[in-house]
Amino acid sequence: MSEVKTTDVLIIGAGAVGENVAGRVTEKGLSAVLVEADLVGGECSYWACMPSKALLRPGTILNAARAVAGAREAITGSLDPQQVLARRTSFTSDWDDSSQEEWVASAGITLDRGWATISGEREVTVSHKDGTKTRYRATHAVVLATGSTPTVPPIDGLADLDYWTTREATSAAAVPASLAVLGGGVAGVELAQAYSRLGSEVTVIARSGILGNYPKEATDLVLEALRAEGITILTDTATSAVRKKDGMFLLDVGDGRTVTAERLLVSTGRHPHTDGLGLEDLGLDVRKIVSDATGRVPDAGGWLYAVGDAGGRVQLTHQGKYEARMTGDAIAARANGTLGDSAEDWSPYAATADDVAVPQVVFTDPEIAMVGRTLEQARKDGVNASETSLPIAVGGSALHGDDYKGWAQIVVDEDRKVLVGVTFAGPEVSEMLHSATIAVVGEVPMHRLWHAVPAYPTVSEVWLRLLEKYGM
Ligand SMILES: Cc1cc2nc3c(=O)[nH]c(=O)nc-3n(C[C@H](O)[C@H](O)[C@H](O)COP(=O)(O)OP(=O)(O)OC[C@H]3O[C@@H](n4cnc5c(N)ncnc54)[C@H](O)[C@@H]3O)c2cc1C
Ligand SMILES: NC(=O)c1ccc[n+]([C@@H]2O[C@H](COP(=O)([O-])OP(=O)(O)OC[C@H]3O[C@@H](n4cnc5c(N)ncnc54)[C@H](O)[C@@H]3O)[C@@H](O)[C@H]2O)c1
Repeated sequence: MSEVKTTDVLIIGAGAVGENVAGRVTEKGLSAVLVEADLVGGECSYWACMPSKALLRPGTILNAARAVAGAREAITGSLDPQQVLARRTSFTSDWDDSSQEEWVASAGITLDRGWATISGEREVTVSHKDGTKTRYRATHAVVLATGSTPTVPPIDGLADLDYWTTREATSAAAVPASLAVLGGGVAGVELAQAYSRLGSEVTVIARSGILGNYPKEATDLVLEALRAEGITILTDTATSAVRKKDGMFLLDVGDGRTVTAERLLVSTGRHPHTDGLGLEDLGLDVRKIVSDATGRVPDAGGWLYAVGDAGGRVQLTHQGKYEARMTGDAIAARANGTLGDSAEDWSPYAATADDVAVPQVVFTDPEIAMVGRTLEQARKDGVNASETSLPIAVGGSALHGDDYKGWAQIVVDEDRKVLVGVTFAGPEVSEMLHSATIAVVGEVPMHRLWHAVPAYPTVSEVWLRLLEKYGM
């Protein structure tokens, strides 16, 4: 390792977020080096969003057909697990990233495959598998887009066992006869339903409730559906120890009970992947990094950025890619002197929606789709908030499925008379979410929203019912 290579921007991590930062700064005329130690495309493409949704979709569509008389009678078989796994595999391109590598090259980005560490101010060293190292100096910015890693609880015996994380669960070659899922967050609940529908006997062990960030009426619909399908869900249940006997996992839970399963999925949250990068040497507390709205890491000299899961703000692909667009543009604007230290809210350089308008979907069947704040979050933020909610029961929902069960809620800032949060729960409600996101981000006044007429007969007519109930 002798010469130091120079680039305008160096991005560590070629997940969806790192790729987008690199693409954005390159489009603005800056040079970019993208460093990746594993697959270009990151977690979402190979071990998270895409394969998990591919595992869920066949069960959802089959259930949707079963919900409609006339179609129901045509269904004489059940899911074919091998075909479902094969379709999942095709969505991951069989864990081959050559097409993503081609995109990186076509965008004019330099890819360096290796493990990056920060070796000084604006300086990054990449260690390659063949033992060689390359040193870079970034003129304008170093961007951490290193993602997140699973947070594994300190449960007696767990660390020594061959449990699944979401990586193994999304890439499995076979469906286990039984699966215990530790953690009732969105990853655990989605994968619990996917595997249950593929034939596993599934037990979810949740320390408190399930899907704790969503309104209870919405999570109750999901809980009811999962239990009706035969998934055992133990809520308010602590796990004290785990061991293996005769190839089976034995989990000591709650009141002296033991849960037995062929596989154990630990999905108890994730934390930013910021340790082991040399950040400690810059005096940064790696577990506490939260970037600002432009993606810049506070108190780090102005050249260090962290975005996506690594940025400590939101752990969702679409939001990380949004941050990437803002950060890429902010870096380019700072490089040409048109942006100073801070950026105005809602400007092209500030990821303001991270704070007030994050859309998120739980892709179970039924789904939960939520944007912005719940009533509790809004009130905690000091908003004079009201809520209006009702079951989804309109012509469109009745047509969508016999016995359609859904729930919807709007949260309104009563001082400004604008929406600050919307939640839908029910079969395939995710496709309605963007209408709510636009209303929240656009701060559309309630009196104007009254003129947004939902087409008949669609499930969207629930908007009309909500506004009527609100008092319009
Ligand atoms: C099971 C599951 C399902 C999910 N489903 C959804 C969903 O449906 N929708 C959604 O919006 N979000 C979903 N998410 C969240 C989503 O996967 C993440 O928010 C997203 O992948 C974050 O992207 P990222 O680019 O920040 O990080 P990553 O995709 O993790 O990319 C980081 C990259 O950095 C590389 N890297 C790290 N350190 C170094 C280093 N020192 N040197 C070189 N390379 C390095 C890694 O190898 C990796 O490729 C899901 C998550 C899980 C676990
Ligand atoms: N559809 C989607 O967009 C989607 C799907 C999956 C994951 N994700 C993202 O990935 C991230 C990780 O997902 P996740 O579900 O692992 O995290 P999470 O933080 O959403 O949920 C983790 C859950 O595990 C519980 N838990 C923690 N320790 C436990 C213990 N010892 N025993 C039992 N339960 C315990 C927590 O109380 C929490 O309910 C999330 O931030 C999420 O946004 C998104």
